[in-house]
Formats: sequence, structure tokens, C-alpha cells
Amino acid sequence: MPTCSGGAFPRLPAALASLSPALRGLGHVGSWLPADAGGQASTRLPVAPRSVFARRAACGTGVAVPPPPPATTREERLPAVTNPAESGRRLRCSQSPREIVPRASPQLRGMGTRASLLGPPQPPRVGSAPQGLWPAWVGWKLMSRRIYGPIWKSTFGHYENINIGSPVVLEQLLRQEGKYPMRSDMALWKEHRDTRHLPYGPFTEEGERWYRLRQVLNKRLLKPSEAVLYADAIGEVVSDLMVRLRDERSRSPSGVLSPTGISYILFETRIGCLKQQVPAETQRFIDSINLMFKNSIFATVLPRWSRKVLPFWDRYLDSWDTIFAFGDRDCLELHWCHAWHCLGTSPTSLTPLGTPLPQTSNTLSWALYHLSRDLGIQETLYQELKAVVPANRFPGAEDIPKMPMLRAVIKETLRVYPVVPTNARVFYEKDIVIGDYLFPKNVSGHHAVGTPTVLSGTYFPEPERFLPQRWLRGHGSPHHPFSSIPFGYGVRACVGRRIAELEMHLALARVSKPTPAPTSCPAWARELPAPLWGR
Ligand code: HEM
Repeated sequence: MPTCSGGAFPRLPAALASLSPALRGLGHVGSWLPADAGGQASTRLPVAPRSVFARRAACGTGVAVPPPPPATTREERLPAVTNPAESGRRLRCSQSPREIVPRASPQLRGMGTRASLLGPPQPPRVGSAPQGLWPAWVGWKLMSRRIYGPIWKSTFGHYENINIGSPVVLEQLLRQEGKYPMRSDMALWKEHRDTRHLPYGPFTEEGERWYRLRQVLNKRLLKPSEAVLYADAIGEVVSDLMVRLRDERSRSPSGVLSPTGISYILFETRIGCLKQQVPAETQRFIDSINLMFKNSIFATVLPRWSRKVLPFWDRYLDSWDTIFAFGDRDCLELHWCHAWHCLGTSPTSLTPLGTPLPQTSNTLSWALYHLSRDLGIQETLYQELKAVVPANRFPGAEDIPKMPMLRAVIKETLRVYPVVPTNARVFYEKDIVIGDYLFPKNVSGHHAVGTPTVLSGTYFPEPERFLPQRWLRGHGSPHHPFSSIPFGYGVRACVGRRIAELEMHLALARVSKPTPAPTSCPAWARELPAPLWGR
């Protein structure tokens, strides 16, 4: 029997008391969160209407939507569980994973439940959207957040999603994740690995096996003392980047480097992206990533029998094969992820590299774009670098903790342009309580809290503006810790975080403060192109 033990959500009434006023300030939620956070009877959460027409009706502007089955019917069938932490108040638990049971609310009962928690018609699935659909999908999420408030329900195929658009609610969701969090079922990716008899990696592996894999990876990638060991290799790439930037600038008639140019050359993983002519193999790798995402759409929506007659499934498998053929076979997923993250799209247009999602280079492109538009921030950063890094050497990993503005620029860039704008967790181990609702296990919780529109002004004043100083100590009130989590949260958070941050910090530091030739620099080295040591 599913339980709603106090352990899962120990101080619910106190938490709700502080949660309700905060959430009410966010719009629609006030209409479905109980004013007194109390009540006895449970009501079924309405299933999201599937069309715009149906939604209008649900909002009270059209034909009345039939009321949901009376709550009492539900109550009779479901076991009632007493939560001792709630001073005798009762939560209703459902044994069916497809039912979502909100606790009673006077407003809910008064308004009719359908109007109180709506959901958009089925959005496309995370991770399978090709380039063109991705912004539309994120836009759809943002719009839904506006319409439905900080928590709403959606359905896609057999997936039932709870969408979270508030850091307060998100914190509740993520703090309940267990020892082996699951992001989503990744069925399509797993099918490729199974078909080709390949091992699962950190993205696709689950449960105990994932945990053991992560323990190994964490030691090598997340331990700060280990991550700094990559600084030399990264420094080498950054030196090439400086040379390439210099070349590009000298070729431009105005001497100014366009943002597109910057992102085209911004970063590489020793796979030749900084070369004038990208190697054919690298280009094939990049194209395959695109193809994999594009074909996965067809593979998702088309029936299985069509795989034998239509080309999409084979193309999907082939593109994965090319991606993996490029990598180190010991940890294929990690390798391709790293290479993939380091390629990117530009602020103004898709680069010739044409990768499907913005990654490390994209973050740097946007950071440089904003720095180029704001001389004040540029100057502050420059002064900080000058004060911390001696004139005769390049910035190193040891300098980064002493440069709050440098870190703030990257944080702010990731806040405004999150690399992973939405994320998800499937709670398959236990029921969870979010806001005022009890969700039976197997419901997937999506969150889209990385974007300024979602956050509105509640957590970041002037959310649309690029203001790195908001991350500095003593500037304004501290923001909610879950209001921007670009690398995810908890034990399943990004394993490449330290390396990605190191890359971005070192590159930004070098571009922002080119270091003069070290005095110890031998004469022959001074003859090398200036960007190797300076402007
Ligand atoms: C700007 C750079 C990057 C950002 C913003 C980013 C962001 C993320 C996010 C949000 C997740 C999901 C975390 C969660 O579910 O809580 C993730 C997962 C992951 N990232 Fe990154 N990432 C970046 C760079 C990298 C790099 C460079 C690597 C490889 C070295 C990498 C490897 C991974 C892997 C393997 C996972 C899956 C972890 C797991 O499921 O256990 N990431 N990343």
C-alpha cells in the first residue's frame, strides 16, 4: 500500500503555511491552493482538456465541462492514510499511478475542479525535439506557466506530467528524490544501446547500476581537486582559441569580430573545430547529432511496425552509431556528451557547426555578446582580472575562486540562456507531495525554472536584463536557491559541471584580459602570434 508517511514530507502544515502566501503572489495558484491548507475530503485532479476549445470551456467562457466524478466515490474506493505529522489531518492516497489526488480546498470545491488546474494539450517530449521545435516547446512551457500558474498537469501519449514553474514548488519536488533519481525513461536511447549490444552510460543507466557508475565518474570529474587537473589541457585549447580569434579579427575589415564568428570558433574538444577547415570526421559527428534528434521524433510518433518500411528508424540507429564511432568506447555517452556540450549555436544564428542544443560554447557566446554591449561590466571584469592575475601569467584554476565577477557573468548567462531549459524527474519509488497535491508514484515532474520569463520578477528583479552583479554578495536580496539550477540538482546533477565551469571561466578570463608576454618568456616565443601571450 502506498504510504504518505511523515518522513516523506515531515512538516507539511508549517511548510504549506509559508508556501501558500508566496505562491498566491504568483497568480493562478491562489485559486487552487487552500486558504487554510486544511479540509478533509479529497477531490480528483482534473485531466487536462485536450483542445483550445475545451480549455476555453473549462475557463468558464464556453460550454460547461462535465464535472468530475464526485469525490466521495473516490474516497470510498481509496484507502485513507493518516499522516501523524499533520496533527490528525488526513491525506488521501491513490494506488493507481494514473490518478492524482489533491487535498481538499474550499476554493477548489467552490470553483469546480476543472477550472482550477488546467493543463496544455500534449506537448512534445523533452529530448526528442529537433532544433526547430525546441524553442516552440520551451515557449509552450512558458505560456502554460502564465496560463496555469506554478504547477499544472499535461499528458503526452502514455506520459502524465506534472509541470513545475516555481522554485518554491520545485524545491519540494527535488528534495523528495530518492537514492536513484530517474530523469525520464529514455526508452528510445536505451533501444539503440540494446539493439547494438552497447553498454548504458550515465544518461541511460538507472538504479543501482547508475549509482555505481556515478560514484566512479564523480570521483574523476566532480571532485574539485581532480577537476583542476584538466586545467592545463583546457588552457591549451584556450590558447588556440586566442590565436583563432586574433586571426578572425585581423581578417575582418572593421577589425570587429561578429558574434556568429565568435561562436563558430569558440570552443573545441581537440576535434578540430578551431581549424579553418573542420575535419570531415568531426563534421560527420556534428551532423549525426542533428540527425539523431530529428529522426528520434519520427521514431517516437510512428508505430513500431513502420520501422521496417520507413527509413527513419534505421537513420536514427545509424546516426547514433556515427556518434559513438567518434568516441572513446569506454564511456561512450560521457564522451559524446562532452563533445556535444562543447559545440554550439550562436546568439544570432545557427552556426555552421549546427548542433541542436546550446552548450558550453553557446554560454560563452552569449556572455561575450553581453559584455560587448555593456562596457561597465566589461571594465569591472577587467579590473578584477587585473587585480587577481599577475601580469606575467595566464589566469589559472587557482584564480577563479578569487574572481566573483567572472563567476557571476557565467551564472547570469546560464540563468538567462539555460543550456537545459527544462528537466524532469520520475518518482517511481514512492508517492510525493508537491504544493497541496499528493502524487502517486510514477508521475513525472517537469520543471522549467531556468528562464527569466518563468521566474518573472518574483525571484529576480528585472528578470529579462543581463545583470551579473545580482550574483555578487551585498547586491540586493539573496535569490531562492532553486530559482536557477543550470546544472540540475542532487545526486543526478550534471557530472560535467566542474569541467564545463572550468572551461567557461578560463576562456572568459583569457578573452577578457589577454596577458602580456611573461618576462620569463624566451625571445623566440615572443615572435609567436601575439594572442598566445597578449593582445
Ligand atoms: C554549460 C555546460 C553544461 C550544462 C549547463 C549542463 C547541464 C546539465 C543538466 C541540467 C543535466 C541534468 C541534471 C539533472 O537531471 O539534475 C546534465 C546532465 C549530465 N551532463 Fe551536463 N551540462 C553541461 C556540460 C556537461 C559536460 C561538459 C559534460 C561531460 C563531461 C556533461 C555531462 C553530463 C552527463 C553525463 C549528465 C547525466 C548525469 C546523470 O544522469 O547521472 N555535461 N547536464
